[in-house]
Amino acid sequence: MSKFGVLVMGPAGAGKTTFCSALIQNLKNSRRSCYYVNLDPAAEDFVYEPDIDIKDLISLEDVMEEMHLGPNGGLIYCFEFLLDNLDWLTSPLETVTEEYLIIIDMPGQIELYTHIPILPTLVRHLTRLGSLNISLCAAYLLEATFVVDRPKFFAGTLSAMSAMLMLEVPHVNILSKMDLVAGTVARRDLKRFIDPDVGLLEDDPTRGGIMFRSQEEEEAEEQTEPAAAAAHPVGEAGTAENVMTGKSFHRLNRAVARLIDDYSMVSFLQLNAQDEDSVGNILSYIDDAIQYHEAQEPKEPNDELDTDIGYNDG
Ligand SMILES: Nc1nc2c(ncn2[C@@H]2O[C@H](COP(=O)(O)OP(=O)(O)OP(=O)(O)O)[C@@H](O)[C@H]2O)c(=O)[nH]1
Repeated sequence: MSKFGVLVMGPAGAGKTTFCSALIQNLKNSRRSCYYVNLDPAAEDFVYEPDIDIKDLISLEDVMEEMHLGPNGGLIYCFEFLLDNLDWLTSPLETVTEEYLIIIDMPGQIELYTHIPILPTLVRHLTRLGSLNISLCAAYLLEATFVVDRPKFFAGTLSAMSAMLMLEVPHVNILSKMDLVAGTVARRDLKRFIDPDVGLLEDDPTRGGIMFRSQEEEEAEEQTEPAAAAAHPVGEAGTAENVMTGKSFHRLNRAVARLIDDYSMVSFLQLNAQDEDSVGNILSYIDDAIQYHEAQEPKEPNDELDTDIGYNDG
């Protein structure tokens, strides 16, 4: 029997929990069932109570107090503890049937999605390594207000790419809170953020920050680079090769943007969590990615109502 799920990820405050609630509401409206898993040990306010909540396994507050850790270190500890006690998560999921969409709400600490192998290990257990074999899709949310700040947008795009490469499961990137930018960004401009290209960097209307420099500024920087090299001769700590100057950043930013552009690696769906059509549209992409509909057998009308786990259409 197949199982289906979506892992909702993204930076702090991107709207993950709100999206999970909107998704649950949408599923209920279309008489579909879902099973809600909260893996954010700091999350408190839920519109829909989770069926499984990591806070029942371990408390971030207790960890921080007893292990003398900060919030990020505490979160990593909580996830290591979860991996050591994986049965706590996988046993209840064993009972979830194929009509359900398992929605997993993740924390916002960016470390989880970039360089720490905890999340790939967890995902492998939910998909290939464990007995659950969930057909899983990752939904990575980035706040759409980033589009007014291009350097932030590309940094966010890189974090989405990093998660995509680490997890190796179908991936849907989402620009959340679209309602907040609708009035401030021209539609044509917005379209370029949905499907970003390298020219986006060069057309920055503000031409601010370290990314965009005038000819004179670039020439001035070329003059100062040898000075930086002389100040840090090769062989010393912090040598010239290790010092990133403004020009190096500029080249790096361009190269990253070109990489994203050349390989068409990242494009975004638009989400307004208050708009049912917008949520429904994203759900249809998730369904396609996990091949949900293909797996649903034609059923007798009352078959799907005879279970009391999770949120069902009753
Ligand atoms: N205007 C608008 N606000 C939103 C939307 N989605 C979420 N928000 C708001 O953004 C804030 C953060 O939303 P959450 O859903 O808690 O974000 P999160 O990613 O789960 O946050 P963390 O768990 O702290 O990482 C809340 O104040 C939400 O009400 C949206 O589509 N539009």
